[in-house]
Amino acid sequence: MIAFENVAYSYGGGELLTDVSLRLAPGSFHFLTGPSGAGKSTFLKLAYAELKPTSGRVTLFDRELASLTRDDVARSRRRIGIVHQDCKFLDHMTLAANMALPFTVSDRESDPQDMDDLLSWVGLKHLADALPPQLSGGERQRAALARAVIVDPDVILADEPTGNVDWEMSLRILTLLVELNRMGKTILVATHDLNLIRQAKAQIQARVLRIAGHRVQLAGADL
Ligand SMILES: Nc1ncnc2c1ncn2[C@@H]1O[C@H](COP(=O)(O)OP(=O)(O)OP(=O)(O)O)[C@@H](O)[C@H]1O
Repeated sequence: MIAFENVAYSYGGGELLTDVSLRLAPGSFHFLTGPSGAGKSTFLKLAYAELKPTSGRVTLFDRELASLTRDDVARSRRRIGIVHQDCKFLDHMTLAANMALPFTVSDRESDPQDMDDLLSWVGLKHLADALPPQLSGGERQRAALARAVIVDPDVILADEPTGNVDWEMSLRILTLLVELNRMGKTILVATHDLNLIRQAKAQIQARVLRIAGHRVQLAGADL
């Protein structure tokens, strides 16, 4: 689905990420961990082509990023759902309208039944008409996840999707991610939370990537 070959990235100083080679296979579930500032968000940005590697190759859905036109990149990105760390919404629009935004911007109609089902799935149907500032942290995180999956992407990349929520809510969000994986979605979750990773590994086959010393390596089973 997404592959890195000898990828390096630098914001201008020294290399933040060096010689990264890995492949996210269809249907796989990966965690990405590492200390604050190690480059987790940067890695995700490379994976959804918001950033181009300084060297090396990123391949999205079997096509090398460098060979893609701007339209091709946009098409590939539509197959990737992103849950951003800061879950931004348009505060003057209802939750339901925010959810429908990916359809609005691409001039497509959203199916009201799909929208209802999706909001029920994340436990937010009763808040469909609420404005984003009225939502709690956990509700925002679940709304961000719903927004990422509404266009039925093949891959979901989530940046700290359980940041700023309590353990019970973290487990609820994890359950949603596990359900998505069981439906066949390829998932990558950046997180600091090793307890969350342990919990996930008890339920599914998840691999753990760790950023250390500017490299991304597969962690052993000793988490
Ligand atoms: N646009 C940018 N320009 C320059 N430096 C940047 C930029 N974005 C991030 N950095 C730097 O790159 C490093 C990695 O940042 P990144 O956000 O990828 O780390 P992270 O592992 O996701 O951190 P956290 O866990 O705190 O979210 C940090 O030192 C950060 O300051």
